[in-house]
Amino acid sequence: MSKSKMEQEERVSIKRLFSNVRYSIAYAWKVDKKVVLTIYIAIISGYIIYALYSTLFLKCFIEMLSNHNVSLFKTILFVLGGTGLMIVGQALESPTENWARARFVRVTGIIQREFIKKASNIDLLCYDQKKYFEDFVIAASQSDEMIINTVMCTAEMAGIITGIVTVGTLILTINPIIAIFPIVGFLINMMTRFRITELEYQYDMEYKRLMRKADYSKRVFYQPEYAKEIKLSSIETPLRMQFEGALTEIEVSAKKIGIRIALLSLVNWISVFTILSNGCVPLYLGYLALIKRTIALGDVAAMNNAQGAVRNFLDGINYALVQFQKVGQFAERFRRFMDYEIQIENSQGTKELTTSKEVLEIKDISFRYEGAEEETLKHVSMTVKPGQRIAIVGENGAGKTTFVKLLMRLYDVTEGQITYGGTDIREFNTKEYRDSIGAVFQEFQLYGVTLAENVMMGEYHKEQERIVLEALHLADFDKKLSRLPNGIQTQMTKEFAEEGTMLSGGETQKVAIARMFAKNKDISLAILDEPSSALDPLSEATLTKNMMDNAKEAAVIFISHRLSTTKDADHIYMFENGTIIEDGTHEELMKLNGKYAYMFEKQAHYYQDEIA
Ligand SMILES: Nc1ncnc2c1ncn2[C@@H]1O[C@H](COP(=O)(O)OP(=O)(O)OP(=O)(O)O)[C@@H](O)[C@H]1O
Repeated sequence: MSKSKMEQEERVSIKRLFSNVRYSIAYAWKVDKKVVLTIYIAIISGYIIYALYSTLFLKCFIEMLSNHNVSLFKTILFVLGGTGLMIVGQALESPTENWARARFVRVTGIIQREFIKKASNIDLLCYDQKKYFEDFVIAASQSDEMIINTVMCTAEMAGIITGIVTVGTLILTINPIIAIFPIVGFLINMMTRFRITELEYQYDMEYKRLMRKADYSKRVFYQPEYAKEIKLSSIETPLRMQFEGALTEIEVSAKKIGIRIALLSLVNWISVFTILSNGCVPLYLGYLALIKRTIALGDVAAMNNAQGAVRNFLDGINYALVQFQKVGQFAERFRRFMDYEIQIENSQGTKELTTSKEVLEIKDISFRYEGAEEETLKHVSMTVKPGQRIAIVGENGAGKTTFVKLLMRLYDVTEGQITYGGTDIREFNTKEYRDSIGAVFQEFQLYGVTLAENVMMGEYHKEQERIVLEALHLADFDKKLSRLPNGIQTQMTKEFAEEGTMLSGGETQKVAIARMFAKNKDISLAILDEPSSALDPLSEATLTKNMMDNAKEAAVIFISHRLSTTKDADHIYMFENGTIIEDGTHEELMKLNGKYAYMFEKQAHYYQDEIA
C-alpha cells in the first residue's frame, strides 16, 4: 500500500474525532464515575475563579481605590476575600489533578483487564489481518493513557470555555471591539497548531510502524532461542539490513516532516496573537482612555487583564484541541479493537453437542485466508466414522494443517460445510465443541508457569496431581520428571526465574502430548498434527501407541510426513495443493501406484539406505 493511501486511511474526520472522544469519556464514566465527575468539577471551578479574579476583582479594586468613600478596612477585606478565592481555586485544581492521576491507576488496571479479556478471546483470523493487528498492538500500549488524557483534556476545555464566557461577558459589557483582537489571533494559531499535530501524528504512526520492523531484528538478536542459528549462519546480514533500513526510513521521515513542522511553528511563534494582544490592545485602550476619554482607568486595567486572560484561555484551548485531536485519533484504534465483534470464539451455539460418538462429515469445503490471492483448500470432502484412524499426508504447504484448523473451528470454512452427527459445527457452542476434541499441533509452546500448569493448560489444583502424573507417564516423560528439582511444580522457562527449567525440543513436544492425555474428558475426536516430529524413534513408537489407545472409540485424524507411521491407518488421504488427489487404504494406494506409492517407496528406500 502506498504511503499516501496509508495516510488517508489514518485520517479521521472531525465528526468521528468528536464521536471517539465521546466514546472514551463514556468508557471512563462506566469505569469510575466519581473520578470523572470530580475532575470536571474541580477543573471548571478553578477556571471560573481565575477568570473572576483576573478581571472583575481588579476592576473593583481600582474602583475602590479611586473612590474616596470606601474605607481602608473594606478595601483590605476585599483584597483578603479575593486572595482567599484564588487560593481555593488553586487548591481545587492542582491537588485534585494529582489525586485523580493516582486514582487513575485503578482505572488503568480496569481498562487493561478489559483489554486483555478481549485480546485473549479474539478470533484467530484477526492475527492474519494487518490493520486489525496494528490496532491491537497500538491499543495495547496506549489505551489507558489515552482514556485518562481524554478526560483531562475535555475537562480543561470545559473549564476554559466557562472562563471565556465569564471574562467575555465583562469585555462585552465594557467594549466589545476588544474581543476581536484575541479571537483573530486565536484562529490563526489554531489552524497552524492543528496542522502541526496532524503532522506529528502521521510521524508517530510511521515511527511506530518502522520501529516494529527494527524491534523485530533487535528481539531476534537478544532472544536465546535464535542465538544458536544466528551464530551458525549469515541470517544476521538480512536482519541487520532490515534494521538499518527501518532506522534510515525513520530518519528520512523525521527530516521531511521536521522541516514542515518547523515552518508551521514559525508562523505559530511570530503569532499574530502576541502582536495583537501585547501591542494593539494596550494602544487601543490608551486611545480610548486618554484621547476619546470614553473609559475609566479601572476599566482599562480590567480590560487589558481580561483580554490577556482570554488570550491565555484561547491559548489553553489551542493546546487542549491538539490533545483532543490526538486522543480522538488514538481512540479510533482502541475503539475499532474493542468494537470488533468476536464471531467464532464467542459463538454460543443453538444446538446441544451430543455425548455419543458421531460421524464427522466434511462436505465439499473450500477455504481462503484473509487477503490471500487463492484458496488454500479447494472442494475437500471426507467422512470420518467413530473409532476410525485417518491419516492425512502430503507435501509441505499442501493444506493439511489448515484443514485440521477448520475441523477445530479455529477458522470458518469459506464454502461447504463440516457437520458432526449431522449438525453444522457452527451451530455448536465453540468452546464446548473444541473441548470435545483432543489436539496436538506441530507448533507448541512451553509457558513460563509450572510444569503442572503447562500440562493442565490452566489452573492446577492438588487433586489433579494424579491426572498430571499419569499424563506425563503416558507421554514418556517419567525419566525427565525424576530429574526436575520440584517435580510437577517446577517452574518452566527462564522468563521469570533464574532457576526455571528449559526443555529440549522433544521434551517440550512430550509435554504438548501430555496435555492431550490430561484432558479429563471422553473426547470425540483426536487431531494429531505431526505430534512426533521432534521425538526419537523409540519415544515415537511408544507415544503413537499411547495416543491411539487413549483415543479409545474416538476418531483419530493423524498428520505425518513419515508414511511408515501412517500406513496402518483405516483410510489415508493424500493432499496436494489444497485438494485430495488420492485416498484409500495403504494397500489400495500402493496398488494405484500414484503419488502416495512414489513417496512411500522413496521413504522406504531412504530408511533402508540408512540402516544399510
Ligand atoms: N495464516 C495464514 N495466512 C495466509 N496463508 C497461510 C496462513 N497459514 C498458512 N497459510 C498458507 O496456506 C498454505 C497451506 O499451509 P498449511 O500449514 O495448511 O500446509 P501444511 O500442508 O500443513 O504444510 P506442512 O507440511 O509444511 O506443515 C501454505 O501455502 C501457507 O503459506
